[in-house]
Amino acid sequence: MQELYDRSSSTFSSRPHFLGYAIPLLPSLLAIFIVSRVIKLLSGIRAVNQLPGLWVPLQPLSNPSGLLKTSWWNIGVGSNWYWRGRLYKDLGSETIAVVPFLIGVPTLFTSNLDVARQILSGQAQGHGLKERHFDKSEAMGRMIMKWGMNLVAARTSDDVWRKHRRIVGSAFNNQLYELVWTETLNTYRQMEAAESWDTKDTVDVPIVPHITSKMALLIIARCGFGFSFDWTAPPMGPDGTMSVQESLRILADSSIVSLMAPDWVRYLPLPGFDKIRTAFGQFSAFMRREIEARTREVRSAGDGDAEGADARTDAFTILVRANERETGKFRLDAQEVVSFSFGCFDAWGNRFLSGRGQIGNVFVMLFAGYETTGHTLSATLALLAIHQDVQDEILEQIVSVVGYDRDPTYADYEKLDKVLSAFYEALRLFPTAYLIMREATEDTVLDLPNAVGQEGSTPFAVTKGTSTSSASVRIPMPTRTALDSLTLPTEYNPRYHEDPQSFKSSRWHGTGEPEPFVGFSTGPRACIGRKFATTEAVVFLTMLLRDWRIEPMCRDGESNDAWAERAFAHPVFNFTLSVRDTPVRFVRRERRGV
Ligand code: HEM
Repeated sequence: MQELYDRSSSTFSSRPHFLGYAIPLLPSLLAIFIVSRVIKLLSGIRAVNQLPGLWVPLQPLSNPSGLLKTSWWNIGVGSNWYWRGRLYKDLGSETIAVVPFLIGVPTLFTSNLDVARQILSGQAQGHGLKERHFDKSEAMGRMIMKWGMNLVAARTSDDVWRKHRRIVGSAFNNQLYELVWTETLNTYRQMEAAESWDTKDTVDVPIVPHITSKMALLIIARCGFGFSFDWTAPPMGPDGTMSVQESLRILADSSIVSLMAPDWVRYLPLPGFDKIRTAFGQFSAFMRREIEARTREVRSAGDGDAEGADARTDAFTILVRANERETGKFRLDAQEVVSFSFGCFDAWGNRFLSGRGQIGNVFVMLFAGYETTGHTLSATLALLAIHQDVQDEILEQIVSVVGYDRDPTYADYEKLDKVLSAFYEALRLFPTAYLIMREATEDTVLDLPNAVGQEGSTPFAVTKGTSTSSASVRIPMPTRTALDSLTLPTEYNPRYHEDPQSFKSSRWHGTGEPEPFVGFSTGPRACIGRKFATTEAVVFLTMLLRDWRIEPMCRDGESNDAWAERAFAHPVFNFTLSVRDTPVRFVRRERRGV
């Protein structure tokens, strides 16, 4: 023992510990670190040409900033919401730069529609530039492509995206929207019967997404993929196994784990993760059977022209047919077709990639069409609950267009613009797809229009190499500058929307597809499912509002204002933005003039 002690102590005394070297170096290391961060900050400020903005430790929306709450030191994902009334006003600019000094690259936020359009079109305006200068961020794309190539992640400059968009675009046509109309109507009727609404005069809905998200999921499943899912399907089959429908719901609701987290995370012994694993297994097996059946169906139709009475009109089948007809360079190969739609198969139904395969597109389609539509419908119902006057106005239109004796038809869509306006206004206030991100792929310029009332002047100095014109400032954009979060600030900009914090659905009456609206984005990457979503919304809201008045379901002693605060003040920021689980009450309406 003594010997051991002596040995170790002699070793210790003859060789100083690592810390013995490091401690005296700490002040120097700290100084180097601080200098390097100051240099990073200064070069970031120079890179964005000293645009007004904020200096922050972490790049907004990146990891870890995006995972932490918005606060005085972390801009996070919620800043454009929480500071919506003052961020751009206080900084005196509609386009601002957020320059990080610890992690990340300088990022621009803009609330100006012209600037947003330049970015989303991919090109700076008015400079004769042919090349694409802004594109999807590679980092974001890598994250979404973890499970395979898909329409949302592909870069606009890639041929892959052009091919997918052309073929997929052909599936989004009137035939599909009519199907969406009919299926939403049928699903609404099923819901009414299943929840026994026909026997009640008031219906309490403590968690609105329980109906809106379920509706959105069923419509995507039926019209996007042609599955005959049912409102009443129990989560478990008679043999105790998870139903396919339930597995799809679980996968759609866990898209953060499925999309963002590394693979091993799903295997952690955390509550709920076993369900996600089971859902993967169940859904994959179902998809295998489904794809084989669909392959046989389309191929047995010869040239893919199955257009008889029984022909399917769901998006997937239409896309398969369109691709069969396509000749030349835009034709997708079998793997690409399947990858877009289901992603589970490495060849046209021939071989199945278990669990880990290219299943990203399932989630991308679901997440692009399911959460967005479900959340916007929830926001619409919640906002209507505290705006009885708007409900009355909409009801008047519904009764005059459809009346009480028949169901609305797809031909009524254009005439029900007040119904659609409520959905648009909810989407403006709560733009569920709030994370629109682009990156400058090479050094370029961006035209920044001067502030309102300051036409013809140049509000701030621009550095060497930057020229100005009477209407705008041209700002050089270095490669890899990030451009984020274009929907929220634009939708709240008083330049485009009078009294932007208020719910005024009348601002959209009779506007068709309104211009100053980026909720579905604009430019080549604008939402392909826009009409799909608005068709579903119009028929669902028409059916609901014709029979029911929506009211806030307040707690004992709670005022409507307090309810509204609870519902709207702190939305949930995940991949998509949503209002809280707002409880509402439906009260049966007296039929007018009946
Ligand atoms: C209220 C509902 C919806 C909203 C607010 C919405 C919003 C958006 C936005 C803002 C984008 C552009 C994203 C970007 O450029 O980064 C987008 C793209 C997309 N959306 Fe939607 N969407 C909705 C419903 C749907 C539906 C129902 C579907 C499909 C059935 C769908 C499928 C897609 C796809 C595939 C893309 C990618 C298009 C491309 O990059 O070429 N969306 N959506």
